[in-house]
Amino acid sequence: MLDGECNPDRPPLPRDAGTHRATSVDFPVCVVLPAGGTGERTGLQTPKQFWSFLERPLISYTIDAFERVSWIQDVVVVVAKENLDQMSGIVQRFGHRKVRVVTGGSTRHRSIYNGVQALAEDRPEVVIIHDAVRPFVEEDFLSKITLAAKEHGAAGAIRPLVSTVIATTSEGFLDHSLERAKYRASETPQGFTYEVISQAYQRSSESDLEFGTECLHLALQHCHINAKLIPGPPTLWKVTYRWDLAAAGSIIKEPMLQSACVVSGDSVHAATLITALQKALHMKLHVVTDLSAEKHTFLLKEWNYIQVSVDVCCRSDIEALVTQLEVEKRVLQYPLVIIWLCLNTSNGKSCSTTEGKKPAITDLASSLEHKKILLYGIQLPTPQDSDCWETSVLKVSDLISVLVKERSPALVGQLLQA
Ligand SMILES: Nc1ccn([C@@H]2O[C@H](COP(=O)(O)OP(=O)(O)OP(=O)(O)O)[C@@H](O)[C@H]2O)c(=O)n1
Ligand SMILES: O=P(O)(O)OC[C@@H](O)[C@@H](O)[C@@H](O)CO
Repeated sequence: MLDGECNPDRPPLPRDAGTHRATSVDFPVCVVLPAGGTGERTGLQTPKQFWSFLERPLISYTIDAFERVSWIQDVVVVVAKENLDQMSGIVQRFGHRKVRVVTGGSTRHRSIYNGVQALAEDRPEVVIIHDAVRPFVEEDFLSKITLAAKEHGAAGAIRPLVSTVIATTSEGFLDHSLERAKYRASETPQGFTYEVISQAYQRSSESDLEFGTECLHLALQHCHINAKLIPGPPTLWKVTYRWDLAAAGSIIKEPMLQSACVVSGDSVHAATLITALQKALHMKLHVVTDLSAEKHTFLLKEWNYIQVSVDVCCRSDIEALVTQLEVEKRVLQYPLVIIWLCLNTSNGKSCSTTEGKKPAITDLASSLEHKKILLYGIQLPTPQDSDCWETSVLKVSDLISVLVKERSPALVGQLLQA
């Protein structure tokens, strides 16, 4: 019998606190992601795990959260038979390299059990079980759950209850209420030694598999293991209803709107404007003279760019930036924004030199839209040529914030005035 294996005739020995307590994950860990449900409570045809944000399905974000963790070996994704091809396509399209796809069952427990059995030939020390519709999971918390599972046999994430739990009579009246302070909501990730979770499922009844919702309970009932419970962050919540999808989309997009790469050129006017914008904008601005230098390539991962030009007709500035983005092979799942800031001195030729009847930006913007690049223009006078410079800067700041946040197709190719 393997260490930690369950023997219903003899509950496992109490785990000696003096045994070696791992402080880092230096043992094999695999993940089972149950994703075999239909998401009925969202009211949508598309199962919520396949609902896309920025043209990428929710489950791909969850898988990514685990693939970023170096000490996780395999991620077993469990999907309904009818979604096997779709899931394989997602693995290929988004380059998921740690994933194995297996067929789910009629209930969550049956799906998880299928996932656990898929690991039987190359047993990990610890199995993390995590709902595929909880995409916001961090390595630090995964480590806590994993180490606790190795030490105690099982571990689970908990969150405070936000509503009191009450028991009802068969006639639908209040029978009694539970003291909320004594109870917690059970979330995922959960962790188990392979022996515990495999034995717990092997000993489960059909009723357990059909009606149960709690893996920790199976470990207690069938292996006498009291899971270690670890308070987790609010972001562990499960996408269940349609409004959860809106919340998830907002959280996914948020980091993409918080910074921008500013290509300033070497103009003094541009430097003055950028200094003012750094004070006015609630965004992190990474300012470079140009993006050609090797050390700046990390900035080509940005989702927002501000190209500053002064006077001369600067279509080539934008085209040079787009070329560099294409060299980076940016798979644009999410529209990328370029804001062309055109500073005009009183005696200079306007950047917005019209070619025929339309400003130069309009044609350029049209040629970029199919690349998912949204080009917007803002024109403003230089500080010396404006007696309302501060007002112009605040106007530019407001326009940049709105253009980045809204990414409105209606304003693409427009030259806005500040
Ligand atoms: N037969 C099932 C049912 C559910 N799950 C998965 O278990 C997780 C949590 O379940 P839940 O939120 O209930 O998902 P659904 O069952 O899809 O939702 P609903 O109950 O609204 O249909 C989800 O990732 C879901 O895909 C699964 O793998 N196999
Ligand atoms: O019950 P549902 O199928 O909606 O979701 C599964 C949850 O119950 C489960 O993820 C946690 O409670 C942890 O067991």
